[in-house]
Amino acid sequence: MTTQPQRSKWLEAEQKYDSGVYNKHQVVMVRAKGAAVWDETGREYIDCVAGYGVANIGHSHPDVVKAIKEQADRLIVMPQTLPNDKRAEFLTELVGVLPQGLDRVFLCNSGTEAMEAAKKFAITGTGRKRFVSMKRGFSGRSLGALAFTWEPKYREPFGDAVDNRNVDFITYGDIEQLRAAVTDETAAVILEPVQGEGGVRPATTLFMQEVRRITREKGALLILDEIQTGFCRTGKMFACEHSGVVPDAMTLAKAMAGGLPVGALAMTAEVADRMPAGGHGTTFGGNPLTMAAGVAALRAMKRENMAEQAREKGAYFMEKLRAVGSPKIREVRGLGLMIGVELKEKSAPYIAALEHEEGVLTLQATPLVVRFLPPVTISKEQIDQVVAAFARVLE
Ligand SMILES: CC(=O)N[C@@H](CCCNCc1c(COP(=O)(O)O)cnc(C)c1O)C(=O)O
Repeated sequence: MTTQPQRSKWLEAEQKYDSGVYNKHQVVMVRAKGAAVWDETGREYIDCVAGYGVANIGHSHPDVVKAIKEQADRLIVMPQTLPNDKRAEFLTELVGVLPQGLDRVFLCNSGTEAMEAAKKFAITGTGRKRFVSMKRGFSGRSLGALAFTWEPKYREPFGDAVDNRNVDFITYGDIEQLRAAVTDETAAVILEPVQGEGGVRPATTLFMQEVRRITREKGALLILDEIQTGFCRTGKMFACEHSGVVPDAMTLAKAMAGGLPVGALAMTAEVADRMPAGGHGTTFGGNPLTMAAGVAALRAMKRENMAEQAREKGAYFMEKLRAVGSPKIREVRGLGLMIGVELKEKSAPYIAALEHEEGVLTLQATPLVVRFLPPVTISKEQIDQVVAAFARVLE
């Protein structure tokens, strides 16, 4: 007689007390290193979720762990009205890797906060209030960021509390719609260089360059949302480098501080200087602990050449996925190690099978797409294991 596995007391507590918004998987993850994660039973998984594209440099990167330990012993709490050495070091490192001209930064604690800051700095930066956003775009869950987010299921429960009357949505990639939508009332165009939640859809270089040209022509800002594409994910430090486009502002978060909660709006001095003093703020933004982790993370990305790793491994990963040759696969697409496999049927059962039968963690990006966002430090052997597992569940 098989004994029912004893229900985890951790799982029971989390399900009992959590808000209920999440579809909780029936596992309890307790440890991770690099691209490997272990649950409380000791089962190992290869992690192609990586916290939704946060653990780009690998779980518990030793440099980040060391930096957190040392900083925790020195100084954890210091608001941004009081300058701090680690924050200064992080800002210097970050501006050093950002596209030329993006040398002013509002530090915060998440992607949605970075988008909220982007909205406010764009309004004061231009004196305008209208925005152009993209169909299938995702900008975050707060009411302000939700106004830029296309998918109705995220917005409908909140009705007109999500005020997107000043937002025009256009088809991602459609230059004619873009030209018609951007006017002299447009404060900014918001777009992801690769749509993540929207199905892993890279923009064409032509579209990126046209957005840049048209926004400049109309006096509107170009704000690139690199919250998911940033920090080596797509084979460059930032995805905009693939097209050579330099925005007026860029929202950042996820992988920026090696796994600690972080967000930032990077922008030109022209945009920054038009925000009235005291016009925005955050208690935890720029805290020394996160900043220390961020310094270590950015240095590790450069020293271990992680952008090139993502480019090379991403090409390898997509080539192997295309070689699977399953009739259930419609398309393998992506950029670097931001990969989506669009199936001809719902992806959820295959994502579940990968987790339960194969010990591989993946995530959805719209109902038909299996998304792979592994740590950039994933090994070729682990990629081979993931592809073999994927081929088996598709049989
Ligand atoms: C399980 C869970 O909560 N998932 C998150 C996953 C969000 C992943 N994307 C975040 C994101 C955001 C929002 O970033 P944050 O607030 O979640 O840090 C903004 N812009 C882009 C392009 C992004 O990809 C969610 O469903 O809101």
